[in-house]
Amino acid sequence: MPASAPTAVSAPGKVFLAGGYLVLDREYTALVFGLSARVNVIAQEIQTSQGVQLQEIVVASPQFLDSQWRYGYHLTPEQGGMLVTQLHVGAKINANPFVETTLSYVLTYIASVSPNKSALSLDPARLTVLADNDYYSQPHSMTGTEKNPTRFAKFPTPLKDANKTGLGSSAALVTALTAALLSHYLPTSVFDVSTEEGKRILHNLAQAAHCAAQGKVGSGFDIAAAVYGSCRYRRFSPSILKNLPEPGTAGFAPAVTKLVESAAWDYEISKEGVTLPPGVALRMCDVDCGSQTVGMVKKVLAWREQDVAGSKKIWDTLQERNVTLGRLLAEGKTKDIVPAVDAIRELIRAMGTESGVPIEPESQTVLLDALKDVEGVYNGVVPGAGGFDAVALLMQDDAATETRVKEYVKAWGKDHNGTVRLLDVKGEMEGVRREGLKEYGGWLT
Ligand SMILES: Nc1ncnc2c1ncn2[C@@H]1O[C@H](COP(=O)(O)OP(=O)(O)OP(=O)(O)O)[C@@H](O)[C@H]1O
Ligand SMILES: C[C@@](O)(CCOP(=O)(O)O)CC(=O)O
Repeated sequence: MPASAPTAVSAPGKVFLAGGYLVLDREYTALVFGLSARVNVIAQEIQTSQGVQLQEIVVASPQFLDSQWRYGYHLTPEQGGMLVTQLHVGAKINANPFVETTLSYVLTYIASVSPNKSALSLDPARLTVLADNDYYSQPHSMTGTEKNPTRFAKFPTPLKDANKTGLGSSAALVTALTAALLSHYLPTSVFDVSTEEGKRILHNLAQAAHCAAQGKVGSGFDIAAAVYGSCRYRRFSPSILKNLPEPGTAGFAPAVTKLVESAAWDYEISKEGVTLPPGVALRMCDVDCGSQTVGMVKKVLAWREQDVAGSKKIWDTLQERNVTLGRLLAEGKTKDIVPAVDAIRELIRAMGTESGVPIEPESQTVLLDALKDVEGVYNGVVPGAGGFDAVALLMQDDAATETRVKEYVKAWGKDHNGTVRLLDVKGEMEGVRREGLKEYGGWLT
């Protein structure tokens, strides 16, 4: 039988423009942007010689050294779903919990909903992961592809040693891998990523797998951005993920299938009015000028519990200011960006001072304020949980501004014993999507 055509899907990374921490509570929303940096996953059949039976799924990240993971899989008794076990490659075994957990969840779901029950022994497949370079901050060599010679770099390290820039690689990976598997194994009548129904299935399954793999339930904004792209996001109630059996244990298969279809998912995604004014770009800088603080989310939540009234006042006012910024951007009011973002940053710093957490640390305040004076830059924020490792900028979308910012941050890094680098990524509206294969020339085996 000839091999069916490979299936490629990509999902974007994320950046919070407004609403970090607040979004952990369903009372508040966040303004999240998808990014032009995408994780691509290409699914292909593995052709076996006649008479050879293989039950193997290979996931490979060929941009990195030694970054290939091989899994066997089989259906377990008592409806425990598809149990995935990693196979040794040589002497080493190098785990990738995000890949492994996603395979358990998604293969289990596929086995449950597949109209073709003989597919219960799923054919072997190879999944190739190609991530845009900005997800990682190592120096790299550009091997390139036919169509785009500077797209996927070769990094000189295994993935586990790669330095992440914090663009949400795990969420984009889990989303793209989930979508590629669903598209590869299921007919479009059951799963079609280009439809609203397909995105709902994908979101619910990817959200569950991502939470399980990271061992905690966050707000889920990163999976929301990977599926839907830029949006206003209200989180789901965490209780929906309670009491899910472990993969391979009794009842996992019906529980996952029921979870995907459940009417209890109460997240809200709105793309309406989420946009940037024409000529304005959302850009990111990777900052490497200090140490990362751990446990920030825990500390902020502890302060919230301890100062209920004071924290509520800050959160409510911040929510209003975040909504105002979203509205001003949608209305194209570029002149108002500077004061609107300043008003948000003021309260983020208040939150930091009150909770004792450097959400916008002093060094980032100085950097952001200095960048505001660079011609073409409106303002910027410390995105997400915050700290010392990144800033997001609203700036004019032209080459001259880009050059000025690049030069400015380079000099800034030198003066502050570190490195600050303007990444190539930009805020982008679109979420997950099917891709043609041209981009991947030279990477697929
Ligand atoms: N190219 C890739 N191929 C396979 N797995 C990947 C790839 N990139 C990331 N991953 C998976 O995602 C994990 C990194 O996820 P993690 O949540 O720590 O970072 P992140 O999502 O990039 O950053 P942040 O959550 O700060 O935005 C890796 O350990 C690996 O399991
Ligand atoms: C603090 C929080 O709101 C954002 C964390 O963002 P990031 O992973 O630091 O980009 C937590 C969450 O939303 O899960």
